[in-house]
Amino acid sequence: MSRKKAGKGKNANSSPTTGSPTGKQKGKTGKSTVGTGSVVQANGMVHPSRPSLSNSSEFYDIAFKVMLVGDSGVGKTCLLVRFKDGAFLAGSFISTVGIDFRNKLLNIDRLKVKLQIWDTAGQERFRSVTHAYYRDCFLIMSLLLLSSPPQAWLTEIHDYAQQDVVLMLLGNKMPCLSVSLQEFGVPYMETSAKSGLNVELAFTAVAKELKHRSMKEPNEPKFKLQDYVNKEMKSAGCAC
Ligand SMILES: Nc1nc2c(ncn2[C@@H]2O[C@H](COP(=O)(O)OP(=O)(O)OP(=O)(O)O)[C@@H](O)[C@H]2O)c(=O)[nH]1
Ligand SMILES: [Mg+2]
Repeated sequence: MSRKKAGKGKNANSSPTTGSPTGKQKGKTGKSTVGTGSVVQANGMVHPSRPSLSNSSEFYDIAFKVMLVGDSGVGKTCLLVRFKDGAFLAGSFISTVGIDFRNKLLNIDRLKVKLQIWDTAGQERFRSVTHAYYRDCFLIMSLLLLSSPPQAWLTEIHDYAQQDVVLMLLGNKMPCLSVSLQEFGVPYMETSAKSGLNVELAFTAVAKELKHRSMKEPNEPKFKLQDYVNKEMKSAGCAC
């Protein structure tokens, strides 16, 4: 399989059509081209079109766009920084302005999977910017504090995202409250950007789901995101 080099994230406060950080341009086919000629399909999956130049970890086999949404202050930026850099952003809270992204490569079933993770601003005044990015995303991780129920975000995702978008609810900052998340009928888990609890697992699980969706062999059983997460948490001895 050909491999493409992963780029770096940078701030992007404009809508995808007015210049996304990936340098995307609309083509006649309804697909979009990214950077050095990769093709973005309507479902947000990126297929590299350039042959591998090296075995460097910067090269990937397949890429997906993932979006973090949720109220301001729930920990979206901290979760992404924890996943990308292994650090916790302690100190004063700096609210995200507009939208930003980071790339991260994961090894999934011997494939290099690039996640392009979009960190959105939770503040209401940036909502129209965020809406413009929903349709292009393959997976949405909605972060919650359980003091604010997720219905509003589920409605928003229903209104703006593709019908078959993968959705996962993350209860950040408040581990061990899975019972409350269970009732919404979508995969869920608890994370902590502060301690790092389940952060790697959350992103690995969604990368596996996306990889299975796009490359499933005919006789291969369907990947069950929630079952995988539960099993991994159990074997890691997670108290929840
Ligand atoms: N205790 C604890 N605090 C956290 C955790 N994650 C984030 N925080 C704190 O919560 C505050 C908000 O975190 P951010 O990641 O900036 O929140 P955000 O969701 O990106 O907010 P917006 O950019 O405004 O949408 C910061 O003060 C963080 O230090 C966590 O897992 N545990
Ligand atoms: Mg933020």
